[in-house]
Amino acid sequence: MNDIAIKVENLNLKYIFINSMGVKKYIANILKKNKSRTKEVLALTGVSFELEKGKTLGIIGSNGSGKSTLLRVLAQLYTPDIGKVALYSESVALLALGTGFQPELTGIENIYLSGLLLGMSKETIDKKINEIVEFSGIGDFVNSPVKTYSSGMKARLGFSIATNIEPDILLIDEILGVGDEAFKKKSNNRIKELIESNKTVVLVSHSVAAIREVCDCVLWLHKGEVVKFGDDVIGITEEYRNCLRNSK
Ligand SMILES: Nc1ncnc2c1ncn2[C@@H]1O[C@H](COP(=O)(O)OP(=O)(O)OP(=O)(O)O)[C@@H](O)[C@H]1O
Repeated sequence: MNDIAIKVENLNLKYIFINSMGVKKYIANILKKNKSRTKEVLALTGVSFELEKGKTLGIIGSNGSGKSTLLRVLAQLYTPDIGKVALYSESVALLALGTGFQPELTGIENIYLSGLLLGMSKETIDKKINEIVEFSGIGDFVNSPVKTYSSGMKARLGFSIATNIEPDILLIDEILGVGDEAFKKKSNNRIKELIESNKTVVLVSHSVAAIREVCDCVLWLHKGEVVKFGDDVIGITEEYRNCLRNSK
């Protein structure tokens, strides 16, 4: 039996984008015969790790270190330039603010769409729909287009969908603090339930306390590279904290 849920080998990903610059700079560049307006950012370099089924991995790192990019590669939204990701599971869902909704569709329609995209049958979603709506606490808004929701409402519905449809692998991008105090408590409890169940969870967070509370292992990224990976959650997060303090 394969106990590995995620195997990542030598991931490399770079963003290439048009560098917006003022007319003066553009003309100066042309005069210098540098006509290129494209810019490259190496977001991930040589990232490798394995995660066992049922474990919770915390991803830490300072701003721009590649955490969200890595989650998007795991969610198969982005294709790496080099390297491989193998997911040994039936379904994977990414829970991140501002992703995954079709704004013109209602909350209900988005719930069905998300469930179907995760390979669930309509009958299974029918059984779960009441729980999803109730947990989200958005009430009658569920029948209105998502574009009319506040960002908090979108976050609550997204959280409720991703955690109730129970994908085998749940990827969570820095959303532990969404909603009001009551929803925060409810959502943190739900995450803990998932973590204690057999789900494989990958969690990006700037909160060392949250990582320590729920994670079995930790991956520390810096400028797209792995600094440390392992199950010494306290040790690695302490080193990370010291590094942040020293860089201030
Ligand atoms: N769509 C994009 N186009 C160009 N560059 C990008 C894009 N998204 C991210 N980047 C760059 O890639 C690098 C990694 O970004 P990423 O968002 O993965 O980091 P992060 O660790 O999640 O950051 P944060 O903690 O601030 O959310 C950064 O240098 C960022 O500026």
